[in-house]
Amino acid sequence: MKSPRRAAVSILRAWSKGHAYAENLIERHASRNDLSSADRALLNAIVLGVLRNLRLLDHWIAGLRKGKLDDETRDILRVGLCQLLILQLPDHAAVFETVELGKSSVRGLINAVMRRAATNRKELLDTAPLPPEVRHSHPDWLCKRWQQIFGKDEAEALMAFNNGAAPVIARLNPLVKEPVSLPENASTEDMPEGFLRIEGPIPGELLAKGAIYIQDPATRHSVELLDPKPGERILDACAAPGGKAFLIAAAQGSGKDLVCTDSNEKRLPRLRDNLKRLHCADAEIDVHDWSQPAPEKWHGAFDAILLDVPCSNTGVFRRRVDVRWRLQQKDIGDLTKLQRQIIDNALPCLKPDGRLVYSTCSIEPEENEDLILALLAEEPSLRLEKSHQVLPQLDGTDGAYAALLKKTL
Ligand SMILES: C[S@@+](CC[C@H](N)C(=O)[O-])C[C@H]1O[C@@H](n2cnc3c(N)ncnc32)[C@H](O)[C@@H]1O
Repeated sequence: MKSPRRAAVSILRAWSKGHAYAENLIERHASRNDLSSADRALLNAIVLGVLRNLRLLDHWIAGLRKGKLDDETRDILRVGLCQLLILQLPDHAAVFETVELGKSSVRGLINAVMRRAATNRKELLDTAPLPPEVRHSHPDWLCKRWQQIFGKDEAEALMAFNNGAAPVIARLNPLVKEPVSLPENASTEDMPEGFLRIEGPIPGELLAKGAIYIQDPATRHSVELLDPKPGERILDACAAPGGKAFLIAAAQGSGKDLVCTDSNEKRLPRLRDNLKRLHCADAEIDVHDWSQPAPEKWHGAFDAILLDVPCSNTGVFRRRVDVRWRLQQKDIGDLTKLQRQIIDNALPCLKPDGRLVYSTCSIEPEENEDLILALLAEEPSLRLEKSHQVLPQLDGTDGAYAALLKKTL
């Protein structure tokens, strides 16, 4: 079995070549190799630490070693410097274990860089003179965009927030009627009603019996705006993996009037499993791509529709640490077109007087309020009732946007 440090290098190599998310690569490795919880925690900390601080680590490497580096040696140095300077692990372990990761031809180089870093730790860690996009490791285009939208100080606060550790927060399942005894590592202090903060291991038993679901408080606004009532027929159009679907079912008392769809067939088994575990297996599940017109059977069929659309995820960079490196500026325009198509195809499915909640975990105006304003200008049958924007740098949770629209004609 590979050491967590060697596994971290393999995962970073695989990540740089493919399209898999870092979290999935870590999960796959940890379950295939049956890692101990300590090794798993170290692997997680190293891989996420490297991806959160990629630009800063490369800035340090460039200062410590002149000349070219092959990709694998660069990844080994990223893993080594992350342990030494980000995770602040003891020097001897970080240096020795990192040197061991290299082939014999590069061990001298790795040793020299790691020792230089240990000697110059204080100067390296003084990142104040660096530009914010390097200090907080974000792409130039995103840093510039956020500076224009939020101003320099808020953009910097947002990037710093994105690099902080993400707390584990769970939602209690209101469909579980019997009292749940909370483990000692769960606390409701400073949490919105129904949420728990969990420190350390996630209580597997509560998860398995569907008493809790891991979910950030920012997710609650869209379902609160939708305000599902018992007996209403409701569509959750982009439903997988089911985090909001179970809240709709909880508000209705069961899943029997809920239709959940998703375009990605591969995500449906997880949606099905989650709904079963969360006590709402009676919801209907269908595959449908909402960039295409809705089937006739759904026209005028729903009292309320939730569109929790695919988005840039810029509100959740703290949890999805590698998305910032995958996302391209042009993706925002492409996503906006898809989001609008999804709305246009879902609208005919509302009953007269029906409600539609549009939601994203993006903080980009084009995907949120700009899109809704453009929609309202073209659709006189819709009225904006309420909207809610959550910004990580101001609210201290994941970012999210939700707008409640009412059909009036
Ligand atoms: C933000 S996630 C939904 C999260 C879900 N509502 C929850 O709370 O767990 C967006 C979902 O939209 C799905 N999706 C993407 N494009 C779609 C489309 N054209 N039609 C329907 N679903 C789509 C994705 O597969 C993904 O599962």
